[in-house]
Amino acid sequence: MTFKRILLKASGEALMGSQGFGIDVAVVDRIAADIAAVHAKGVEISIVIGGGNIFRGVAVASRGGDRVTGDHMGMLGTVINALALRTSLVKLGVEAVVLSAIAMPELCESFSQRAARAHADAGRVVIFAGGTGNPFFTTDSAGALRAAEMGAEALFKGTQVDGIYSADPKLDPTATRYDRLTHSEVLDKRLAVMDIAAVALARENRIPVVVFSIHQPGELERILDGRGRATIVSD
Ligand SMILES: Nc1ncnc2c1ncn2[C@@H]1O[C@H](COP(=O)(O)OP(=O)(O)OP(=O)(O)O)[C@@H](O)[C@H]1O
Ligand SMILES: O=c1ccn([C@@H]2O[C@H](COP(=O)(O)O)[C@@H](O)[C@H]2O)c(=O)[nH]1
Repeated sequence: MTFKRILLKASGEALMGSQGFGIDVAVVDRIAADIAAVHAKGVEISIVIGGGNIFRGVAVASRGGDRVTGDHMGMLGTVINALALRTSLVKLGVEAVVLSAIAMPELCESFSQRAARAHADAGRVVIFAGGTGNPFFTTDSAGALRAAEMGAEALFKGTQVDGIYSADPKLDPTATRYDRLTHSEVLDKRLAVMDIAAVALARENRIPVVVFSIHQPGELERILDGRGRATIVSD
């Protein structure tokens, strides 16, 4: 797979390591090292960071709370993760910038497509925070959206599992893994590794989606070299 420009949707949940909540700095450092290795090879990589390690709006809604406020809390969580990831990248000597869909100028720059492209063209790793900036979405949708805006050749979803299965492998031990699928098959079979809006947006923009385990050190680079383990979704 010879991609020169990719968007990585990095799992927020992965950042908590074995702690059960929040940020394990050693895990963030390791993921940053994987990103740095790919960046060092000349691949343009930008990142949408999730927030599942901190807060998900549905958790509020399921307890009768206000979904919109819950989603705002979730998006704020992604900003915390983005700042942690930037810190780890900078420690490795990688120039990185956080652009947030929700303005908080004291902490980071605000998102605009033009600013994002300018940073990427200058060789910086761009980290997108705040999801899409809208409630009722997820960072998967933000991943597909930013991939389209950046002109990414592929959307890499680094998640808890090593690909897409016939059912959630965490719940169904008999689930079987796919090597390849089309976007339409993911939607028709209701394979819930990624939300429907994200897959539909990727399909509409003909962006392949590569689902892999973010827990495997070096996996991103191996996949780009054609040696890694992943499910590839393309038409
Ligand atoms: N058919 C399927 N194939 C693979 N995984 C599936 C499938 N259905 C459900 N899943 C589950 O989807 C999860 C990924 O969902 P999700 O995007 O919410 O988590 P994440 O990647 O950790 O992101 P974040 O923490 O940023 O929200 C996997 O960990 C897996 O358990
Ligand atoms: O565009 C978006 C993106 C995210 N949210 C909220 O943030 C949390 C965390 O994101 P994950 O994708 O689950 O990691 C999400 O559950 C939503 O509550 C949002 O509202 N809009």
